[in-house]
Amino acid sequence: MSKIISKIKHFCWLFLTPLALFIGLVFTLQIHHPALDIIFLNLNWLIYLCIALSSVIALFFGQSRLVYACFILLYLTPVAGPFLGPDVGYLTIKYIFIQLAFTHLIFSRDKGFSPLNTVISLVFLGVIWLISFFAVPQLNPIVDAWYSAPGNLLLELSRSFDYVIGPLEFVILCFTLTLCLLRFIWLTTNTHNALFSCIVITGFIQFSNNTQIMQLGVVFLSLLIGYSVIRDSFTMAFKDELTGIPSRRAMMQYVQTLGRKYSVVMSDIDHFKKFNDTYGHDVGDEVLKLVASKLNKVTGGGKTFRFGGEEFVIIFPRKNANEVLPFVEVVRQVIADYDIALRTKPRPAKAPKASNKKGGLKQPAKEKIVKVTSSFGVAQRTKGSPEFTQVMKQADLALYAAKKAGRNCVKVAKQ
Ligand SMILES: Nc1nc2c(ncn2[C@@H]2O[C@H](COP(=O)(O)OP(=O)(O)OP(=O)(O)O)[C@@H](O)[C@H]2O)c(=O)[nH]1
Repeated sequence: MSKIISKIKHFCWLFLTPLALFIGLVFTLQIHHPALDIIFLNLNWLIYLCIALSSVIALFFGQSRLVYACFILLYLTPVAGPFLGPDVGYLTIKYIFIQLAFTHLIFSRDKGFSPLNTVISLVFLGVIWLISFFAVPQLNPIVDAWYSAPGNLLLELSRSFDYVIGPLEFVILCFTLTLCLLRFIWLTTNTHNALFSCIVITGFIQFSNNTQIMQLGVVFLSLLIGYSVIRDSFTMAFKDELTGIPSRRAMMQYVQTLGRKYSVVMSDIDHFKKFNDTYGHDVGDEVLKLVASKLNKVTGGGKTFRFGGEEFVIIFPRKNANEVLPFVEVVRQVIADYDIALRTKPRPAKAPKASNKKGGLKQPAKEKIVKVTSSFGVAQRTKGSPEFTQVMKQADLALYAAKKAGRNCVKVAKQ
């Protein structure tokens, strides 16, 4: 349940916040102020600047999908032809291509920029454009006929705006929006947020049929793309991939912010090698994640980092070793008390007969409860060990003492 709630929160934060910002910007369009008019008059060069900037950032970080997304945004701009031309067929093809292309990107993977992959990706986008170009005139009358049939739910739903966009565009927009929303919910990443926002805001532009909203939308989307790339790179550099908690690099940066008084706790899972050997590395990974999540909930102002392997570090700013002990003790107890449910398949008593191999009854997985414990070493900054590396060394010695004392305990360094 808490996982679903945190996913919903993450989704809202990622997607709804920028969307609300965009809608707010659109509303500023209603204010006819001379300063705003000047901005909009000069927005075209800003569009190209933002697209260029975001493509370079995405290119630099190897995010190929977002580079292609920038190119697709370019197709929305006046450089790709008259935006509000009278040729409705041209606009239909353009929007359908854009929506299908974004959908393709959200379902594909970043493949980098090797010549072969670049050619394949461009060919793919070309094929999507050709499909839009040739299929739209064929599909238009079919969808029109189906759409205008009495009792069609979609017709009822879209009565108020079917004069703005045609039935085929509306059907494709609904289809691509649904697919992309599902993909985004399944994999809520910054890149998917940027691509999903591209579909939503392109739909917005399509409905509005307004040049200023198109300008705002493209500037906004290109900035969102640039921001997503930077955020992704930041997350990759400072978050541990397996456990999701801050990494050693983040710790070294955090250390710069510490004052003269702080304590460092080193923690290590007990007999983890044996655990891995008994239950396998994958189960070991799950246990690491679990221990990390418990350590991450430490109270008392402690900040947890994965130091490496099965070692974690908690830093308590503005606290000495004695002050942090109760908080460390709580987290040690929480880990030791936690029942880890493993689903293990019992081994068959005899090797299955050849005839029974395919159709044999599957053995149900059994649940086994196991426990892990952790040892902790605590040290504080002193005049004798003023540097962070020295405090770490002391905490490591204390951890060693905790291991020697039988594990599953907390020891304070003799400083
Ligand atoms: N599953 C998994 N195992 C890891 C990971 N990183 C390190 N390990 C394992 O952690 C184990 C650490 O073992 P040791 O340093 O010998 O310590 P230990 O078995 O925990 O024994 P004590 O620390 O003395 O209690 C090794 O088997 C590593 O392979 C990881 O990311 N995932």
